[in-house]
Amino acid sequence: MTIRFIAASRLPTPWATFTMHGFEDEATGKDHIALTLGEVADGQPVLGRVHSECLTGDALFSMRCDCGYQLQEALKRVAEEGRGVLFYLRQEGRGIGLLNKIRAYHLQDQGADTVEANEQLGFAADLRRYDLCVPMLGHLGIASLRLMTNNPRKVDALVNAGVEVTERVALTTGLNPHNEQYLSTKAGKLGHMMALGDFTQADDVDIERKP
Ligand SMILES: Nc1nc2c(ncn2[C@@H]2O[C@H](COP(=O)(O)OP(=O)(O)OP(=O)(O)O)[C@@H](O)[C@H]2O)c(=O)[nH]1
Ligand SMILES: [Zn+2]
Repeated sequence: MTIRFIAASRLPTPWATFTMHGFEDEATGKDHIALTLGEVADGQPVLGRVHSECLTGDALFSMRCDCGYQLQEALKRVAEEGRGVLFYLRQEGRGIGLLNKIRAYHLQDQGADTVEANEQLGFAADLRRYDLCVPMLGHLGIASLRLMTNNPRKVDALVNAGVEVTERVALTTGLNPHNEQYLSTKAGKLGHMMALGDFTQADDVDIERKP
């Protein structure tokens, strides 16, 4: 695995003006991004989110999952703290890609749950890798993370890759009638550390874009 830093720029958002760092994964040809805010290379644990691409949730306002809500909440929390990092990893559909995710959604429309749909298509439930964060963390000088996630496998994978995770911070937001079943399956079958009662409702999440 070779991750190469390409360029950095400002990225103004409704919550803060982040620095956007672009990386190329030479093995896969994928581009990955890290957004940072404040001084992250001072050796103190950094509030962070390792977010996997979900075009439908992150860009198209899908209510089938919680991705878009989590993305917005994570950026907001980093902004509130004035310091943090968000990795945006291009591993769409838990690693099966966008078109296979649409195939999986089609099976879910017919009654399969999110894990069964992957399996019916011949994929494992989750194909993602997190070791690519290691060179990006190194480039950014980040020593350790306070990680915003409900996913215990993500924490384990990062720790096994050599990343110090000093704390897990829950990120339960965006519950709505379209993703209730999906979130229950994540808790039941994928082991996510959350209960539906922990969630804030999607209605409470506003996307505001103010100059
Ligand atoms: N294959 C598949 N991928 C999905 C589905 N719904 C969301 N995804 C993808 O799942 C990834 C997000 O995974 P999640 O399990 O929601 O969250 P996580 O990032 O592992 O865990 P958190 O840190 O708690 O959010 C993104 O890559 C989405 O594109 C689905 O039904 N099938
Ligand atoms: Zn999603």
